[in-house]
Amino acid sequence: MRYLTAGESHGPQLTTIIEGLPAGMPLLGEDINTDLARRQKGHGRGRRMQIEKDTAFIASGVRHGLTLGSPLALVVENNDWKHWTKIMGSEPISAQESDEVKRKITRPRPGHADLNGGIKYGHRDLRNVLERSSARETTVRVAAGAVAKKLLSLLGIEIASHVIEIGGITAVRPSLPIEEVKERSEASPVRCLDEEAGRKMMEAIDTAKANGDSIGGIVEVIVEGMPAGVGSYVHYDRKLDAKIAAAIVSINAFKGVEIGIGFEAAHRPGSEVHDEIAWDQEQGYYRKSNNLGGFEGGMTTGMPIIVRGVMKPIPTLYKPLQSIDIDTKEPFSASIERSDSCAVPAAAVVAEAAVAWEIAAALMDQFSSDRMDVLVQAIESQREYAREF
Ligand SMILES: Cc1cc2nc3c(=O)[nH]c(=O)nc-3n(C[C@H](O)[C@H](O)[C@H](O)COP(=O)(O)O)c2cc1C
Ligand SMILES: C=C(O[C@@H]1CC(C(=O)O)=C[C@@H](OP(=O)(O)O)[C@H]1O)C(=O)O
Repeated sequence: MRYLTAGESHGPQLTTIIEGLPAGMPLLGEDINTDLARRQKGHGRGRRMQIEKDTAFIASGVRHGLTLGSPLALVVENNDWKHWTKIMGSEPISAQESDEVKRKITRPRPGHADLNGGIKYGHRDLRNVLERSSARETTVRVAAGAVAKKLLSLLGIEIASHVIEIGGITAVRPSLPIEEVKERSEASPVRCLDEEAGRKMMEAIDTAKANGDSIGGIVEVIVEGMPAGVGSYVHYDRKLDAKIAAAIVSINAFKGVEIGIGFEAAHRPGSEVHDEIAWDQEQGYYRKSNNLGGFEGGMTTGMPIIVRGVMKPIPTLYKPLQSIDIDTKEPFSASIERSDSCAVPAAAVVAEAAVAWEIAAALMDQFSSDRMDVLVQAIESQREYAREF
């Protein structure tokens, strides 16, 4: 199973094409739109989110609520496009029309793809870089992730996300059933399960914004119900934990990833890291703890998958950073019109989508099927087999 995305931040639309879904999977627009709306929320988002009302149009691959097995195309229109038709149009623009009409950019923003992207593709109008490097693209990543989540839920696999840190304020993570993690994170404007910490996070976002600054944080994704033995140890590029790590770091502004206790493993002796193996009739094999976050040897253990990702502070600041104009080579202070001051709560939804996609793709790799009913059977058999092994 694979997907591609296309679209510029201020272009007419964002598109994703998903290939390899089984036929006969129930899928409705609302399965996708719920997650698109979740991604738009969160304390600290900027004015663009008031313009957009992201909804997916299912352009192909579904008929009467069921997937066909053919490519699934999803389209999300940019409401902002109507203000950008001239600037972002695909028709050539006349030589008479000024760079101002094109809103040409020659001033790369620190922390963005602008300068490196200009050098790589030879764009001297850096708008050609930023339109695609923008995290607006995460809209359709979330749409693809929502489709993956639907597939997983039909296989008895649930996924949730929440925020565990913003701007140095850390939440106490209560041990909760996954349904409650979903409900409580949804009820919080910063997707935090710890109400007290959530309030402080909001204050920290407001303070950063008032100072013209931005803050980052840490999100956590939890997956329950995965059968054991998915992924592989035989090759670097078949290890499922490695694929998940790459998917997390591929999200705009994500700089690190942890699986299970992650970097904490460096401080503990082996006896306090490795999870002892046990077996009983009802559960089959299980681990007495889950420090390794559901993975050993690039494969699932059947325990919950725990993945964390760290997001750097948003790079566009109202307090301007210094940079160099690529035409004049003169220094300047970057000024901005609008930006998020913190997008960590929104990014939790993106991280959830990224993990859901990798897990669904790994299942489709290993239990490849053109039919949803056959896939359901295959996963059930794997669970039974792993229990009795
Ligand atoms: C959901 C989300 C929203 C974002 N919003 C903004 C924003 O409003 N302003 C900004 O400068 N960066 C924003 N970013 C981060 C930039 O897109 C990102 O830092 C930039 O593309 C450079 O990529 P890199 O940080 O991965 O190197 C956002 C990221 C995410 C995940
Ligand atoms: C549009 C989204 O996020 C955008 C991501 C982004 C960036 O530089 O990454 C910059 C801002 O865009 P604009 O310059 O249009 O205000 C954010 O609003 C979105 O999340 O849907």
